[in-house]
Amino acid sequence: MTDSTVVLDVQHVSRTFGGLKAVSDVAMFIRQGELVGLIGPNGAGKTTLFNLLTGVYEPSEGKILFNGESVGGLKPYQITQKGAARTFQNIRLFGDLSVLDNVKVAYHQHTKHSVWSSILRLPSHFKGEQEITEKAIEFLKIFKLDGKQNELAKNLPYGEQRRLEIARALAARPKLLLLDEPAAGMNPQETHDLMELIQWIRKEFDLTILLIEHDMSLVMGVCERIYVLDRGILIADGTPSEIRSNPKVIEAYLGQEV
Ligand SMILES: Nc1ncnc2c1ncn2[C@@H]1O[C@H](COP(=O)(O)OP(=O)(O)OP(=O)(O)O)[C@@H](O)[C@H]1O
Repeated sequence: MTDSTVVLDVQHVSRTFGGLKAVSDVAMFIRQGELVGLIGPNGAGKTTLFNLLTGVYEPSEGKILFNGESVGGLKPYQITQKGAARTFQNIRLFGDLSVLDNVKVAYHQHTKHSVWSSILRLPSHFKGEQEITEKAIEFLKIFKLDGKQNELAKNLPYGEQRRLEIARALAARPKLLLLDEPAAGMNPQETHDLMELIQWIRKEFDLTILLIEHDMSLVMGVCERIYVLDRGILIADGTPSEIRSNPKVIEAYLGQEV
């Protein structure tokens, strides 16, 4: 892929666990600003692919390029520093920290805040700290969580914890945002609102988004392009209407509504 607008370029990536090929020879790309869906039945390899893209696992074979640079073998924090942030299927907040501190922790990673100024408690430390707090509150406002900034993250209702996870990922100022089932456990109204919010933050923050989601109507409604995995193999890619009428996809989801 020589197209300079390609942010993520996955080249024939495989990952094996023992005898099982969880991801097999997957090739895909995402262009700057796209909102792309990744779907597939249970156990298809979606989360494994996310884990490969974010450095949790190393590919057994193949290459992953982020903005033209190979990120294979980098640790998750190094990939975050290169501009890719993610949320998890199983929410991973700091439950015993406040809502505000959860966002501040992520924001800290991206400020040039001198360690010495913090240790010596220089005025620049307090100024920096105040700026981070203000920025974090801005993110909380976007996700309608600013009224809950002092609550412990673990005490938030489930839907709000999911929103906080996205706020935190966004505070790391990513270029590429990977969302693993962001609407899981949400009711239909919360899901609808979340999807509108995802479309809005994409524009507002100039993001490129890859979204894993089980709710088909939701994926079909918001994504411009969709990749379909089944048993580790990429069986289709295309626009929502192409995917809806693709015989391989219908077969993979037999008995379910696509
Ligand atoms: N660390 C691991 N060790 C062994 N097998 C694994 C590991 N991680 C994933 N697998 C296996 O790889 C396959 C793909 O799993 P994965 O979780 O990526 O699928 P998925 O599409 O995200 O599924 P779901 O929609 O149920 O979350 C499954 O058979 C799973 O059991």
